[in-house]
Amino acid sequence: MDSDMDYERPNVETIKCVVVGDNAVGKTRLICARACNATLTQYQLLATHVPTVWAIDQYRVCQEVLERSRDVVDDVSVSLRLWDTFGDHHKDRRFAYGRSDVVVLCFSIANPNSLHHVKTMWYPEIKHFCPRAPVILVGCQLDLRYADLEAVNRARRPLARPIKPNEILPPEKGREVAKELGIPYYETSVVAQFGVKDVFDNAIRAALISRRHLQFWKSHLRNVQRPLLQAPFLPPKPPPPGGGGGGGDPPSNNEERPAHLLEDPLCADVILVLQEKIKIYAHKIYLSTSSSKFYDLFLMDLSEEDQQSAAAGHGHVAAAAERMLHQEERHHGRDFLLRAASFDICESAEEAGPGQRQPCLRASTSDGILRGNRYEGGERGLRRGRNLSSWSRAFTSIQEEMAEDPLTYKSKLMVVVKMDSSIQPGPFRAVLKYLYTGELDENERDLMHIAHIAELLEVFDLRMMVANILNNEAFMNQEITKAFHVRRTNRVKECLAKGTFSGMDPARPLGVHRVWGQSSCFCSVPPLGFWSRFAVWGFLGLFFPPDKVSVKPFPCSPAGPAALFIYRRAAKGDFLLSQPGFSHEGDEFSHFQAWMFIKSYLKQRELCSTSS
Ligand SMILES: Nc1nc2c(ncn2[C@@H]2O[C@H](COP(=O)(O)OP(=O)(O)OP(=O)(O)O)[C@@H](O)[C@H]2O)c(=O)[nH]1
Repeated sequence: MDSDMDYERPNVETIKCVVVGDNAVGKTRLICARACNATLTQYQLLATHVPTVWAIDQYRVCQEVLERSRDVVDDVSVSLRLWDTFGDHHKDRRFAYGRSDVVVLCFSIANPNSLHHVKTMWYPEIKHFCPRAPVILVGCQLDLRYADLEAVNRARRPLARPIKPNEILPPEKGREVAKELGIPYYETSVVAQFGVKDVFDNAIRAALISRRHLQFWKSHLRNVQRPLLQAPFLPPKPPPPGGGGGGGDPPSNNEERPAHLLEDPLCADVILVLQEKIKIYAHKIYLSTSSSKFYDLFLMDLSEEDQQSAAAGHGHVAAAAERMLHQEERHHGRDFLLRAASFDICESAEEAGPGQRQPCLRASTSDGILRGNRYEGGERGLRRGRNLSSWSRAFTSIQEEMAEDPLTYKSKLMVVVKMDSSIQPGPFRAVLKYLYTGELDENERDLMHIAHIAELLEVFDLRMMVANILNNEAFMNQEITKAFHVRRTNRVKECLAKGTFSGMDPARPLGVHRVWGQSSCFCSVPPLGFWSRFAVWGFLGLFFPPDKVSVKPFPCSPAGPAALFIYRRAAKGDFLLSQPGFSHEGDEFSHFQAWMFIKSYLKQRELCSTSS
């Protein structure tokens, strides 16, 4: 592994950054956020604090950590090496301070003592061991300034020291100390994912400036700026008055509620099959942003199974194949017709009222979901699939299949996931509702079964919610729901940024774009020549101010006819999804709407960042 290669690369500046501060101020979490892109889980947030030190050898043993250490700041390629330390005042930190380029000195904005120790203990210690290293002051756990402290204290372990409102420090306190010491000041929150980049980019700047003084011949450092001022944190809006529950997350418009998407599966792209006959339509984006198991499942390479079975030869893979064959037989066997007929009965009888039976609970032509698979051969054998019994106890198989959309009745490519036979439909729906909304109804009947499914799917927060209800502590679930939304918001943003799950059909890639003005017009066209694009632009200019019109060619070659898409009602910052060859009717438009739901969800969470 190229662990220390960075030290030898001529134009890469390797920077040793030591992070110090009192116990439990958030040093390790801050480091993990930068080095491993880690966010705080509900458990870590509520668990009793155990002093930990992030091991420096991560740069040697973990390629991803090493890669994340590399960055470019003010045109300088750097490799940032973070050193965690113990917060215990009596520990010897000489080893960590040695040859450090910059020191990040942390305190917690919810602990005035930790700020006091910055002046009385930490700054003198730093100046003693590394007098030349620049220092950056960081106020951690910034989110606690805006949190409902009563709820936070209630949710923490009984022995944890409660956070008192009068202990929360305003930003001026930190700034005052920083000014007194003559060092820059930043605030961060790992929970709200704020300020982490600010701190380390500016720590790098401080280190590079100091290096420039000593190594004046290094001309590539000439553009390095002094540490910059931090943009203010925009706190989330308080819940609307009279809104009732403290969660404050469901979008106001009923149609935009994620739970609504489960009942009325607009643009579903997944079919979950229970007990071989019950089908539930769902959405990859919702499942995978709230459950890592589903995330891994949907990102799984479905074409891998061939190689695997070849490699494994016998054993469970063969058994799995045999099992698949049995399923096949059953699909083709005498009970096939019976089962096909039973979809309607089973679903509608179970849940839907007489009025709502129609769209989502209908049997679709994807009854052939396993008939058309590659185990059977033939021309539809191109569809990819995988047996999952050895991968997870929750799933039996996954497969791509042409199936009928439950709302538009059009045939389209869907992912069909067969769930383990121990999973019961009623509790499974409650689990799905949690995955869509982060909520669990206290009065849910079969809590034990819900807990069982949560365990199979490794949704441990839901498991905790069940335990809270059983212990008559359901009030604690509000906090879990809040953390669920923060976590999911981050995941949705990540998916939007990376384009994960943005396309349903790999043969027809989709594009996600951003709109920059009210009533502006955004238009995507297949790769046309310059004059054609100019004509389109001129045409649109008749209806919209010309400076608001943008015509962009698609990066992919279109499968369908030339098409242009005009979104009139998009607002600033909207993410739009467009695809070559679609009209405003049909399922792709629905897909577009689903992304609009997601976007409005982000907006509603007030965490929708301005960057796309
Ligand atoms: N609310 C909130 N809690 C945080 C944040 N960062 C860390 N914490 C919590 O603060 C506690 C301490 O975090 P650590 O990162 O382990 O603290 P540390 O400074 O490394 O502590 P020592 O290992 O004892 O030196 C943990 O319970 C974290 O969950 C944050 O940004 N917001």
